[in-house]
Amino acid sequence: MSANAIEVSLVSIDIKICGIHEAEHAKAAAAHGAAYVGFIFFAKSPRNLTLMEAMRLAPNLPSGPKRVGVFVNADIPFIKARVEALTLDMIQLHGSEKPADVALIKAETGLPVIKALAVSEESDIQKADTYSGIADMILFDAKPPKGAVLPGGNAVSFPWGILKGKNLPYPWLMAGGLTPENAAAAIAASGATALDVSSGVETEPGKKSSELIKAFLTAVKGVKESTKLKTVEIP
Ligand SMILES: O=C(O)c1ccccc1N[C@@H]1O[C@H](COP(=O)(O)O)[C@@H](O)[C@H]1O
Repeated sequence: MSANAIEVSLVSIDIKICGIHEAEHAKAAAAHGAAYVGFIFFAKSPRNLTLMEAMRLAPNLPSGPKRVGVFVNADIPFIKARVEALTLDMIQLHGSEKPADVALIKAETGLPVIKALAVSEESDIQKADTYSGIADMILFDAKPPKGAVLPGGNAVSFPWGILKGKNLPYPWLMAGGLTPENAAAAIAASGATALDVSSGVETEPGKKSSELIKAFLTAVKGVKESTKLKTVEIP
């Protein structure tokens, strides 16, 4: 390589650390390069953030990662109050919202929407087609186990390979049972360029760990560094 050349990484992997309840965990996510931090607004979740808690948390959040509010079949006033409380950048819909619901929530809030879809086999990926051009991103998450109370955040994986080589015509990210130990394998098996994690960076349901957040983001950084590189000559 000549003295005028630089190596440019061709890989960019965005990470969303979801289920943030404490400012210190958002700060750990920001410090180690997370692209998004997520906040759960679903009363049945151990990660649920009340409106009051959101208002207290807001001034202590770091700038940097985009703030994503996660909702499950919520109504517009409920969503709007939380958009305002946390100055959310994006909305994630993790219930049975139809394309028309996604369009309405986008129009009412003016924010981009991530639509989560539950998958367990290759044919489930087609469910995303009806949201294409409406949702800004599709989140492929594992189908919840039978009898689960939560539609997400169950620490369950799906076969990552069902996404490999699909060349999907919309931006997408992947969630479900990801951990610092399996993140690199998940990226290799699926070809994902964005991952979403919650349980895998907790010591128990709802208890985030700054060390595990760092470990997850460091593991992904390792993938980026090992998957370099294009050499670019600087004139
Ligand atoms: O995490 C929750 O409690 C939750 C509740 C309601 C809807 C979505 C929820 N989490 C989402 O689930 C995945 C992460 O799952 P995992 O714990 O890493 O397996 C992620 O998309 C969260 O936003």
